[in-house]
Amino acid sequence: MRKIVIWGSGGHAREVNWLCEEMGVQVLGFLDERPEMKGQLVNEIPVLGTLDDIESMRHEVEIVCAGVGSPALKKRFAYDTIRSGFHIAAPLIHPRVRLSRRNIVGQGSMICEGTILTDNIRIGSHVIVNRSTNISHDTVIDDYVTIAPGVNLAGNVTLGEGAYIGIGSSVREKCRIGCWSIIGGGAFVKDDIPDVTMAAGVPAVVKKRLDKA
Ligand SMILES: CC(=O)SCCNC(=O)CCNC(=O)[C@H](O)C(C)(C)COP(=O)(O)OP(=O)(O)OC[C@H]1O[C@@H](n2cnc3c(N)ncnc32)[C@H](O)[C@@H]1OP(=O)(O)O
Repeated sequence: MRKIVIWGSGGHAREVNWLCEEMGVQVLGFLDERPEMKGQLVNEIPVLGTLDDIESMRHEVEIVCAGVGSPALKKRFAYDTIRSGFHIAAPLIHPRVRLSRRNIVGQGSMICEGTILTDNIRIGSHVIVNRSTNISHDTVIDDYVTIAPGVNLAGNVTLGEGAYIGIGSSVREKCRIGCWSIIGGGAFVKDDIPDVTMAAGVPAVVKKRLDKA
């Protein structure tokens, strides 16, 4: 049986735990860098500490780095996890997801309940596709992207590394969302959005440049 350890112990990590329950996959614990969290129980699952604390499990567990929504934090957890010699989890895909066999989903990514992915879609590593999302043909989603619940992506959309797509937003066909950019909840994106930029509204307009890639 697969044995999973999830980075994070907050709301999204608990939702990942529920996803694992729905899939019949065993979760051994959560990882959390805050010393005060070590030894606590979250939904009856122990917070184990950090990777150093689970050294002895290195060869038996799969680590989910996408137990947090922040793309930057996912990237840091993934680097630490790989550098420490742990295995990244195979994709977690809820049984009530519809996807064609011609789609590719990368390591450490998750696809939550009620999502539909049609044809020839490529999803990178450590991507979160949250509940009830529609992803259309030929879309490309790069590593560390987070898609909040209820997002609609039309055909041939590209989401650059680390993009965050806010709850209930939609992206028109052939648009590209730049790396580490954020789309506000409820937006309709009809033009390309540059890298490291926040855009929001209907139609979405650039609101500000962000500090960090
Ligand atoms: C299971 C879960 O819970 S998953 C989590 C789901 N949650 C989400 O998807 C959250 C989405 N987040 C948002 O929409 C946020 O508003 C963000 C991240 C886009 C912006 O947050 P901040 O950086 O704090 O933006 P800030 O408050 O500085 O706003 C900047 C401007 O954008 C506007 N703005 C911010 N968000 C939106 C939005 N969703 N739609 C329209 N305008 C927006 C603000 O009104 C402001 O406009 P102004 O400059 O004309 O006054």
